[in-house]
Amino acid sequence: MSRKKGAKAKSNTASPSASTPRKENAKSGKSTIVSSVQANGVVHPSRPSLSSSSEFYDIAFKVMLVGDSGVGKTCLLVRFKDGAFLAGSFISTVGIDFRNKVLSIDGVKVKLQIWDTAGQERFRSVTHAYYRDAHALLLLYDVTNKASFDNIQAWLTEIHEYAQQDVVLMLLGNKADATHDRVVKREEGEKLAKEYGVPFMETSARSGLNVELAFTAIAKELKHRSMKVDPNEPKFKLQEYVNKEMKSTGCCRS
Ligand SMILES: Nc1nc2c(ncn2[C@@H]2O[C@H](COP(=O)(O)OP(=O)(O)OP(=O)(O)O)[C@@H](O)[C@H]2O)c(=O)[nH]1
Ligand SMILES: [Mg+2]
Repeated sequence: MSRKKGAKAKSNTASPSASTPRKENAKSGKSTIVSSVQANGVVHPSRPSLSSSSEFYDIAFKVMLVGDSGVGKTCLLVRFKDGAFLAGSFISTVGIDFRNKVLSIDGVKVKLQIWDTAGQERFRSVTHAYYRDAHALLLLYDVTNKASFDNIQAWLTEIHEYAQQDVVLMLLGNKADATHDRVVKREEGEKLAKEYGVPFMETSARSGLNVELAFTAIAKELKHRSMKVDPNEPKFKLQEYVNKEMKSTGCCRS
């Protein structure tokens, strides 16, 4: 994340199409692996390829985190990638950056290249340029900040304008741990998501609540879409999967 003082910052000028195995192999000094990039930008290496963290993967997707400044996009990504919470003073992201993580989904190695955008208005034009390459978007609001919830509609308008029509979208109400400061009820989030036909769940970068599940659900949806060969195979239903997983872990309805 290109935080002003972030220790793990990479670059805020990286290209939106930097996720091809070819580039990363060059970075890690490995020989180039020939890959095919479909029209929708999904990378299918002809052989398993290496991610920058030296993990092999079969397919790669770009996921973007969007939402108002301060809703917890960077913290959510750090929690997912490193299993840690960035406590301390809030350092707003500058520009845009990404982190990679490879997940094993039903025996398939799915690499997510996750783009962390800056929520501040002044970086909006930078973010716009990246929408069209995104396969999935995680749209966040902060359950302790009503304005961030009210702005979801504007974010959806922007997404419709700049993102691909078939982009996988999920709405996340973050900071679900902050019980005392909560001003947006879970039911309100659910209602809004239903209105727009978007899957929804609450998360907490602080406690880790539903963080892994959010990214896994996205990866499953993307993998199903790109690898579905049998037309009789039932369609993957993201919201159903999420509800089932939350029930089975007895988890996560705050
Ligand atoms: N209680 C609580 N605080 C959180 C959570 N996630 C983030 N925060 C806090 O919220 C503040 C903003 O978090 P960031 O992740 O930097 O927010 P951001 O969305 O990346 O903001 P921009 O980079 O400006 O777009 C920080 O002070 C975090 O510690 C959470 O799940 N629970
Ligand atoms: Mg940030």
